[in-house]
Amino acid sequence: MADRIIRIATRQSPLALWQAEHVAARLQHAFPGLQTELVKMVTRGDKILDAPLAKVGGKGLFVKELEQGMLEGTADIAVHSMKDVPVEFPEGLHLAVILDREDPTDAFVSNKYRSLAELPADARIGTSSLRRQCQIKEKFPNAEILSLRGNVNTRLAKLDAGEYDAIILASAGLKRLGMGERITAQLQPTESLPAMGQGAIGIECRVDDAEIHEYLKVLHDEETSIRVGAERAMNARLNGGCQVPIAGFAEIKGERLFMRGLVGSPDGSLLYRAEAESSLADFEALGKSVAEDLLAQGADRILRELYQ
Ligand SMILES: NCc1[nH]cc(CCC(=O)O)c1CC(=O)O
Repeated sequence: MADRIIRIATRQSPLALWQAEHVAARLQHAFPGLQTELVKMVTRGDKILDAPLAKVGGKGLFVKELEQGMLEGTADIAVHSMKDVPVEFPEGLHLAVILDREDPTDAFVSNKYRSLAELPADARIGTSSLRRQCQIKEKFPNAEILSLRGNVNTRLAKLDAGEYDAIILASAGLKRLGMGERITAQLQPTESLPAMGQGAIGIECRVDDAEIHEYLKVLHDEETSIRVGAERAMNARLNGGCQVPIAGFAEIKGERLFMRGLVGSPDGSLLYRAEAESSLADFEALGKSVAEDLLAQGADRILRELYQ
């Protein structure tokens, strides 16, 4: 088994490369002698930087080209941020493992204010995520939401140039890139409920590649798989992608799984929230029930409007 070379498809942002190299290092640690090779690719999501993600549309914006590589045989596995992975896969590919989760919170980053609570009512806030936008706008209806695309360094540079009073981005990305000290405040799930899969890395591969599955098994993290499994089940029921204001976050406490979900209108005027708990084994049903609750409250109206 140790003679194989595993070709790892990855995007080229510093965070994507960190994640791919992390996977390579962990595989090599578990299987000394195993060779790995990064196959660097550019996705549509990387190319379209001038439009807010919400307007670009389409699912799998950051994964399609990587999937094509695996289907064509130029790569064996693809390393993804679970947040960017659609609930459905192309024929012949699937999610093999989910790794342990980094900090799942959203980070409040500012050079002027120490916390969300200190922000003035008309603050200029950088984010291109409708999920973050609707939660900020609920608390700060007069805040100005400004587009914030690009990799983590680009986003911080724009903040440092004075374009925003504060920006919101994933804590996990900052921590992985060694910039955890830039996090001014970690937003609690009650302040900014994270996206499905935020902070977790997943690996996709060809369904029929039995040997690869043997290698990947060592990376599996049971708790993260359960949590992200519940979150993805919620998104699947809501038909959600990265361009809709949906949040889903599950936590394990003892033998129980607690889940919170949210669907909001982009302007923050209407937010539906739901929460429920279950045994760990029932994670899929839990995610689905939180979605059903949100739909029963009226979330389907928001979603239908956005998909038009
Ligand atoms: N949608 C882009 C994306 N996909 C994953 C991360 C961060 C890392 C993670 O959540 O694992 C980000 C950037 C962000 O949300 O600020």
